[in-house]
Amino acid sequence: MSDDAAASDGVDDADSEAVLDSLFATIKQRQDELPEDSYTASLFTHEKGENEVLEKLGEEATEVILAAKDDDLDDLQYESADFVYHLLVLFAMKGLDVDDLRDELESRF
Ligand SMILES: N=c1c2ncn([C@@H]3O[C@H](COP(=O)(O)OP(=O)(O)OP(=O)(O)O)[C@@H](O)[C@H]3O)c2ncn1[C@@H]1O[C@H](COP(=O)(O)O)[C@@H](O)[C@H]1O
Repeated sequence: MSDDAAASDGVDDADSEAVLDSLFATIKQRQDELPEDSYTASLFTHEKGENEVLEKLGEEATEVILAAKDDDLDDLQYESADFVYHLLVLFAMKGLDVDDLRDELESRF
């Protein structure tokens, strides 16, 4: 999504440090508004619901592992982003927030 598109959706422009917040805000917006042309919204309306997202997480985790085993760093980066995106969709489905993930990580410092 371009910055212009994010802004027009009511999501603030994100600097690199705020990208997870911006992505999570967009996911929550898709969950609330369910636009027809949105893959994210389709995950919230899919008949398999949460299981669809859990399957995706399994697939993406496998792809992350295969990319790492192949030392394919471009693919590792790409598949990791797919995994993190689907993890944030799962957080939204479960009523968790990206701040909960941040808090958990910070508690381990
Ligand atoms: N970050 C993502 C994002 N990451 C992954 N995906 C989708 O997740 C799906 C992944 O499925 P697959 O692994 O099967 O990938 P594939 O490309 O179809 O197939 P492979 O070649 O990987 O096997 C693809 O449809 C991707 O487009 C994402 N879809 C949306 N977003 C972001 O979510 C926000 C809302 O976007 P909409 O969903 O368009 O509303 C925007 O900020 C988007 O950038």
